[in-house]
Amino acid sequence: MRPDARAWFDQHTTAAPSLERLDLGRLLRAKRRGRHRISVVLPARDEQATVGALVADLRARWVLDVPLVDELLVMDSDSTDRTAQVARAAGAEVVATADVLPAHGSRPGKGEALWKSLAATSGDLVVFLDADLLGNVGHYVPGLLAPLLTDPQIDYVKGCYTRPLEVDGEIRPAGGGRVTELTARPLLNALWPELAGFVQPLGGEYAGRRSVLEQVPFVSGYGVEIGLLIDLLCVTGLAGLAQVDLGVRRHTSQSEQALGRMAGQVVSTVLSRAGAGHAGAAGLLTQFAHDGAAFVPHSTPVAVDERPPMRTVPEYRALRAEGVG
Ligand SMILES: O=c1ccn([C@@H]2O[C@H](COP(=O)(O)OP(=O)(O)O)[C@@H](O)[C@H]2O)c(=O)[nH]1
Ligand SMILES: O=C(O)[C@@H](COP(=O)(O)O)O[C@H]1O[C@H](CO)[C@@H](O)[C@H](O)[C@H]1O
Repeated sequence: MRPDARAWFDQHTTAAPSLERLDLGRLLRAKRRGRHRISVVLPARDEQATVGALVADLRARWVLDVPLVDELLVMDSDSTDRTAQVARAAGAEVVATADVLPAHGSRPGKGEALWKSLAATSGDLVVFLDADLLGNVGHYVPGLLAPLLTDPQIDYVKGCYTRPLEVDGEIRPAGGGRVTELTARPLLNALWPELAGFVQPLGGEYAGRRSVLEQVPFVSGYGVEIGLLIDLLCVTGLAGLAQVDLGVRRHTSQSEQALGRMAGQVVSTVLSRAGAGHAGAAGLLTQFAHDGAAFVPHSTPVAVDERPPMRTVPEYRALRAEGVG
C-alpha cells in the first residue's frame, strides 16, 4: 500500500463499539452540542423479506428507545413486491423514488434512490443502509455516526466488515463482496492508490454530512458507491474520509450473472472518473448463457447514467430554503 494510503488506513480506521460498550451519552451530547438532525435512509427494491425486521429494529433502538435518529426513511425503488407496505407497517416513512422531484423524472437504480433521498430527508447527517441486511446490525448506525458527531474534520464514513457468503445454503465465513474483490479493489489500487486503504469501497453502509453529499453527482445504478468515493475524495481529500469496522455483514446475495452486470456498472463509473470512457464504447455488457445446444449472448446497458450534485437542483434549493427537504 502506498504510504499515504497506509497512513490513512492506520489513522482513519476505527472499530465500532458493541452495543454493550457503546457510550450513548457521549453520542447524544455530541448530537445536541452540534445541533444535528440525523436521517437514516434505506434504499429498497423488492426487499419485503428483510426490510420489516430491519426497520423495526432500527426504529425501536434509535428512534424510540434512544433519540439518536430523527428520520427513518425507506426509499421504495420501483419495488414489485410489498416492500412499501412492510416497511410502513414496521414504522418507517416510505417514499417512492418516482414521487420525489417528479419534474426530473425517474430512473431505475440504487443510486437514483439515494440521490432522491437527499430531497426527501432533512438531516444534516445522513446514514445509508442496505435494506437486505441480515443478523444483528443495531450497532451500525451509532458506529457510522460516531466519527461525524465527534470529529468535525470527517465528512464521510464507510462501514467495513468481513463478508460471509451463503453458497447452496451453507454460510461460509468469507467470500462475500465478490465485485469488490474482483473488480473494484484492483481498479482503485491501479487508478486511485490513495483509496487502497478502504476495506469495503462498495459497501452499502455509510454516512455523510449533507453539506458534502449535495456537492457530488450520484451515479444512478450500482456505480453509486464507487462514484461517491472517488468524487468525495476530490471534495474532502483523504483527511475528510474515515472507515469504521462494523464486524460482520450478511445480506441477501445475487447471482454471478447479476454481479457481472453490477461489475460492468462499476467499471463504467471508474472509467468515466478516469477520463477513459471510450467514445466508441456501446456501454453494453454482453454475457452468455448456454441453451444446451449453443451459447446465447445477452447484452445489458452498463453505461454511466448519473444525476448532478443535488445542490444544483432548483427545487432542492427551494426545499432547503423553506427548511423542508
Ligand atoms: O435498483 C435498485 C437496486 C438495489 N436497490 C437496493 O440497494 C441495496 C443494495 O442492492 P443489492 O442488494 O441488489 O446489491 P448487493 O447488496 O447484492 O450487492 C438493497 O437495499 C436494494 O434493495 C435499490 O434500492 N434499487
Ligand atoms: O461488495 C460487493 O462486491 C457487492 C456484492 O456483494 P456480494 O458478493 O453479493 O456479497 O455488494 C456491494 O456492491 C454494491 C455496488 O456498489 C452496493 O450497492 C451494495 O450495497 C454492496 O452490497
